[in-house]
Amino acid sequence: MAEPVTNIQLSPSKTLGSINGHDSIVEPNQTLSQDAQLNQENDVVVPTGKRNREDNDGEESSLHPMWKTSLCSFYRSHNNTCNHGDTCRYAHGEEELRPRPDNTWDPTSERAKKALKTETGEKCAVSEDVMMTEAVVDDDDYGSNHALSKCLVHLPRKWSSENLRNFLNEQGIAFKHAKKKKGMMIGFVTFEDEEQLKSSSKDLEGKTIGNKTVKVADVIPRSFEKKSNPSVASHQELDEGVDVPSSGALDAENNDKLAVDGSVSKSRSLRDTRNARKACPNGVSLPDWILKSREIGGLPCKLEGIIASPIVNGYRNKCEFSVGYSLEGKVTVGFMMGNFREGVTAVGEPIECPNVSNIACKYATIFQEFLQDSDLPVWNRFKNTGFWRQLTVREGRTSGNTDPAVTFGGIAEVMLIVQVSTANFDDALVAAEFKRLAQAFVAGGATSQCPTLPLTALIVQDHQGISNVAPADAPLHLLTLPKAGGDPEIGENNNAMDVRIHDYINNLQFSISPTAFFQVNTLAAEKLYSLAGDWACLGPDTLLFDICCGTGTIGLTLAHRVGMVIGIEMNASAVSDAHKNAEINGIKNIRFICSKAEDVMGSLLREYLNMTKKEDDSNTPKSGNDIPEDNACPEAENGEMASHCPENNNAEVGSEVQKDSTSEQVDGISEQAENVTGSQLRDDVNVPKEQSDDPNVCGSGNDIPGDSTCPGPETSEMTSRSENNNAEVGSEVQKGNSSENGNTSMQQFKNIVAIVDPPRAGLHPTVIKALRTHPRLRRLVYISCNPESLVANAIELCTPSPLKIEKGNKDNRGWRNMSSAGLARHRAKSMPISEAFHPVKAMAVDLFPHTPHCELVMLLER
Ligand SMILES: C[S@@+](CC[C@H](N)C(=O)[O-])C[C@H]1O[C@@H](n2cnc3c(N)ncnc32)[C@H](O)[C@@H]1O
Repeated sequence: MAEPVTNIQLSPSKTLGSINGHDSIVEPNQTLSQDAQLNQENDVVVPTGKRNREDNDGEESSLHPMWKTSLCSFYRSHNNTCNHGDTCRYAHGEEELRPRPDNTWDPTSERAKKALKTETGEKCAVSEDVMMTEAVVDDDDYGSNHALSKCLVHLPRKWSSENLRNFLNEQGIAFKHAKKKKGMMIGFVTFEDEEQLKSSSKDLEGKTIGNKTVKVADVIPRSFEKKSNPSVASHQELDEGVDVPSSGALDAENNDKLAVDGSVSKSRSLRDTRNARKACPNGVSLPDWILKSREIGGLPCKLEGIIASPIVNGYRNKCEFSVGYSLEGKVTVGFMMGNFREGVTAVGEPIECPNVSNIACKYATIFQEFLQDSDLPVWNRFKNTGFWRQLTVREGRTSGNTDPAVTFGGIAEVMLIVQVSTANFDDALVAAEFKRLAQAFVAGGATSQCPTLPLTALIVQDHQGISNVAPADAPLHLLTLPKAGGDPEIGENNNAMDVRIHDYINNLQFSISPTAFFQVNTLAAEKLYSLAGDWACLGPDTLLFDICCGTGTIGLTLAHRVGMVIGIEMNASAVSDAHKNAEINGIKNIRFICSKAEDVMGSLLREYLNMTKKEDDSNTPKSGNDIPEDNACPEAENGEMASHCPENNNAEVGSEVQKDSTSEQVDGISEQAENVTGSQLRDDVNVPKEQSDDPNVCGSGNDIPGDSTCPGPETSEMTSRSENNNAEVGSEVQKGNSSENGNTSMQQFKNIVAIVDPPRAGLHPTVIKALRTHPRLRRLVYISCNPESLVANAIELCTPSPLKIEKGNKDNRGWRNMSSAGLARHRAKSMPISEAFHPVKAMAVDLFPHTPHCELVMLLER
C-alpha cells in the first residue's frame, strides 16, 4: 500500500465509528461486542434488544464515559418509549444526549449532522484557499504586478487559456491577461489596475461553469497568517496515494484507535454491498455474506476490531519531504499543504508532525537551511523547471530497539535521498552544489545533536518527470560524505544500488535498498504480518503465496510456520533485497519471483499445484472435496485462528498433487486478455510509486536492458526471474518443483494459501482470475491499504458464478467514469465459472497513528 493507506475520505476530526453498535470505542486487541446487532437503516448502526441496556453498577453508570452518548434506537422506533426508562444507558431523545469523550456526537443525531455540515464547510474553505506562493508566480503569468492578479479555481480541467479568455469576454469581465493551467482546475487573470481588479473580481464571484462555482482567490497572500498546517496536506496528499505524515491535528489520547474504527466503519465503499448484490447473476441465490451484511451495517463481514500501533509518535521510518515555498515565500522543506491540482503549492515545515521522527525533522531543517543559499533553484511545479525537488529520509535500526530512552529511539542508520532534476544545469555547478550539500548534512548532523546524528548514505536521484514520483529506474548516484574529523571520505566509489539500511521484524533482519517498499511503521507492521499469518492458518504442509511481497517481509516472517513460500514482486531491487534477506536470516524454504503478478500468477498456481491449463480453464464449482472436513487449525502464534481450516499438520502427500507438474508451459501473456487492461484499471485510480510501469522492471512485458535485469539468486534455493521471457517461467517453476529442497517439495502441500498485499490500486484482474479459478486455493488473506480496491477485488472473488458466462463486453465506453467496484461488477460477470470465496472477518491494524488511515486485513475462504 503505497505505503499508507486507506483511501478513505474522512473528516480530520475522526468521528467515532459505529460498527460496534452504540459503544464505538474499540480498545486495541479487543474485539467488538458479540451482541451488537447492526441495522442498515440510514446507514447507521442501531442496537437490538439483545444488548444489556442497563448499567448494573448504579451510580457508576453515570460515570461511564459512554453514558447517554448514543441515541436509544428502541426509544426512537417505539414511539418514544423504552422499558428501561431512566436506567437505559442510551439517550432518550436529543435532549438527553451527551457528547462523547472525544467531543463528537452520536453520528445519527441532529447535532452530529449539524457538526458535519459545519465541518464540511470549513474543510472546503480550507481546501479552496489557494496557497500559491509569491515565489512560484511568474512575471509571464501575471504581468509585473502580482497584486493585480487573481487565481480562479474550479475551472474545467480541459480548458485552455483561450477557453478562459472567451469565458471572461462572454461574461463581460474586463482583464489584461488570462492564462489557464493545463490539466488543472485553476487559471490566472491579471487586471489593468486596482479598480478593474475590484470590479472584475466582484463580477466573477458566484459565476458558475457547469455545476461548479468559480472561486476567486488571491495569488499572493497579503499578510502571512497560518491558516493551515501540514495536517491538511497530509489528508489531501494521502488521498492521492502519497505517503505523507500528518501533523498533530488529532490529539485525544484515544483518537488513534477511534480514528481507525471511524475510518473503517465509515468508509462507504466498505459498507456498500450494492455492487456485490448487483454482481450476483440472475437465477443464483444471493450468498449468505451479502444477505447478512444488512445485519452488520452493510459490511461484507464482521469487523473484529483494531490492533493499535505499539508506537504512536515518531513512528515513520521513511518521510518524503517536498521542496517548495512556505506561505511566506520562504524556501521550505516539508509537506505540501494541499492539493496541487487545486492550486495549492505551499509547503509547511514538518516540525509539528508527531509521526515524524526528530531525526527526519532535523535533516529536513538542515536541507532547508542549505537551500536558502543554494545557487540552484527549487523545483517549480507549474513550469516543471528547477533543480531541488524532494528529500527522502529513510531510517534503519541496528536492532529491534525503539525505546525512546535509547539514542534516537534505536535509529542507527539514515539514508538520505535528494531528488533533483539536473537537466539543463551546468555539470560543474551541480557537482559543486552536491559537494556543499554533503558537507552541510555532515556538519549539520555533527553540530545539531550530541551524539552526532546518524548518516549512512547520501544519494541523489535524478528525475525529470512532472510529479516527484520517480520511476524505479530513475538514476541514483551515491555522494561522498566527508568525515567530520577530516578523516578520508567515504562512499566515493560505491554504487548507490548497493547501499542498504536495515530494520528488524520478528527478530529477522531486513536489508532495504533505496527505492524498495518497506512498511513505514515497522512495529505495527510486525503485528500486521502476525495477524495475516494467524488468519492464513499455516502449518508445515502449507504452501504460501506472498503476492506483492516487496522485500519479502511477510513470507520471511512466516516461513518458519509453513512448508514453503513463493514471493512474487515486480520491483527488481526489492526482490534483490528479498534474496539477501532470506540469506542473512538463513531461510531456505522461500523463493522469489521477480515479475508482475499478473504475468505469472496463473502459471505459478498451475505449476506449483500440479494442474494442467485445461483443468484450470475448465474448473467447475468445487465443493472443496479434496480438503478434509476437519477444521482443526494449528495453534496460531497469537491465538488467532481462521474460521475453518483444513487440517494442515499432516505432511502426507495429497494424491491429487502427485502428478508430474513439469508439462505445463506458461502463457502469462494470454492471461492478460481481459476486458479491462491493467493500465485502464490504473487510470482510474492513483498509481502509487511502487506500481511502476517501468519497462526496466523485470516481467513488465518489455525488453529489458542488460544493466537492469533482476539480480540472480543468491542461494541455489531461490528463484529469480531475470528475463521477461514468459516461456522460461515454466522451467523455473519446474526447478522449484524438483526435489532439490528435500522435505519442502511442493508435492507435500495440502494447504494452499495466498496472502496478498497489493498497492493502492489493488490486484490486477488477471491475478484475481487466477486466484479465484484455482480450486485448491481455499484461503486468501487480503491486506489492504485502500478499502475501495479491496471491495472491488472482493466483488470479483466473492460473487457467485452465473449459470452461464456472459461474453465480455468489449464496448468500454463509460467505463472510465465507473467506480472500481462498478468495474469489478462488470468483470465478475465474465469470470470463468468457479467457486466463490466469502469474506469471513476483517481486522484493522493502526499502522498510521495520528492519521485517519489504517491497514485492513480481510480473510476470504471457500
Ligand atoms: C503495499 S506493498 C507491500 C510489500 C510487502 N508485502 C511489505 O509489506 O513490505 C506492495 C508491493 O507490491 C509491489 N507491486 C506493485 N504492483 C505489482 C504487480 N503488478 N505485481 C507484483 N508486485 C507488484 C510493489 O512493488 C510493492 O513492493
